[in-house]
Amino acid sequence: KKTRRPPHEKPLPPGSLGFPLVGQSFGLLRAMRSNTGEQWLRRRSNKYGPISKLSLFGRNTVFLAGPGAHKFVFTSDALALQQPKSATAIIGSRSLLEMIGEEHRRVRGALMQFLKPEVLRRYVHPLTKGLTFDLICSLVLGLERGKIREALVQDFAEMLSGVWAVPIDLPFTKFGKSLRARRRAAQLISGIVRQKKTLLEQRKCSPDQDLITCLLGLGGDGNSEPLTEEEIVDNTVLIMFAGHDTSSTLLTFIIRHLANDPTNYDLVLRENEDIAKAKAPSEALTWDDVNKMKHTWRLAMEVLRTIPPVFGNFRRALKDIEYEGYIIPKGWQVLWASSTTQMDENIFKSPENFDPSRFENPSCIPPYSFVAFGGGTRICPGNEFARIETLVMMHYVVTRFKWRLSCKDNGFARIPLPTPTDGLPIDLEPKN
Ligand code: HEM
Repeated sequence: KKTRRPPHEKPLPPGSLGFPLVGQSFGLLRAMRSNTGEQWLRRRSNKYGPISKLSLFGRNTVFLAGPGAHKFVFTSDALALQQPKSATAIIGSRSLLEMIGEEHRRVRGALMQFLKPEVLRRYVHPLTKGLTFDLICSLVLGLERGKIREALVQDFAEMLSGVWAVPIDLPFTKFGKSLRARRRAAQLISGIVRQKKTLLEQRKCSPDQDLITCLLGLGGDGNSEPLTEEEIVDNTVLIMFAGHDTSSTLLTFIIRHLANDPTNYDLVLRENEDIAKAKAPSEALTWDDVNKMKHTWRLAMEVLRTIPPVFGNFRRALKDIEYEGYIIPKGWQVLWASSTTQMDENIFKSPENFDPSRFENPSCIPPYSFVAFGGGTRICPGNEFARIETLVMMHYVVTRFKWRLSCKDNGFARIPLPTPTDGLPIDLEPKN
């Protein structure tokens, strides 16, 4: 429906809203599945410029491209995070993603408290024990390997597959299956929250034991209310959700890249062998060791630049906003996408070339251009966690194994995270 605006007001951005309801959703989703989402967006900016309107997932949307746009999206108070309806139903309506202002700052503060480097230091050794889901399970729930953890792995995989799906809740739809998985996972987590609450009341565990005890200890001090059980469950689901698939995607694509890039493989191997040589065979890595892995992290950053796990995300305009000569009406959603700066040749020279040395001098990278972890008030609070788990994992992978890809198809689709077409089978051989 066309909105008439008074003549003195700025115009809406250029572009078409497409067909009612579906708009351009299928076009974008199809492009993401065939891994051409980036080109799809580039065609839009070539046609309409860096600000254009379209309709995605049933909502009027403004797509913004470039570092200035990223700065605006990441810092403006007039924008709230906007999740597709399917994602809110699956992650929960009381997670940090749904909060704004003071409430967002408070709950984010509690999560950051838990993810800060001093706390992470304690986990460098356990980090070596398992893969990302195991890690997040131990950290967030204090849950070791076993039946409950296995059930959760399945449920989270099913939940993820419905996050960017058409939100129709029927027994056979992707979304319906995801919602049922969400209910099972939430029930399991609620049980764990209640157990921990009792243990805390009996002083049999400490508030800084894991994320749940940390959230249970928040508020109730006269200044602020304690979090409700729903808020604790939804934020636990969020952290487990945001914290394992993103990192495992990064690790997957590092392993895929190193298999085909002997020069960078040798640099990474040498750096990690030097660290390993200075230690006894079973001695755990220290914080200092992790900070020595400079080339390994630059390589991971270049993987994050070229194949960002998070394609982009949405905001919602809380009021009419004037931006760069256009109006973004209240209630419209705003889309930002990492490729608009990370693959821009004016910012990253020859952006198609894989070159970790771009990150040797971070001050040469203009602000709001490398945005794999977002920016501003909602910058990923797990970025340090992701850095450490990636480096620790890569250290053991390169020093202890050799591998080569055993698949012909090296392609991937975005559903919505980058997913190798054949699951990326590799031949893995222990060294010595
Ligand atoms: C390579 C790994 C990761 C990548 C690429 C990544 C990327 C991102 C990005 C781009 C955002 C911002 C979204 C936006 O502004 O629209 C974000 C937010 C978030 N991430 Fe991560 N992330 C990673 C790992 C993690 C980990 C390990 C955790 C937790 C342990 C985590 C927890 C979160 C949370 C809770 C938010 C929401 C913050 C807020 O709204 O204030 N992420 N992440």
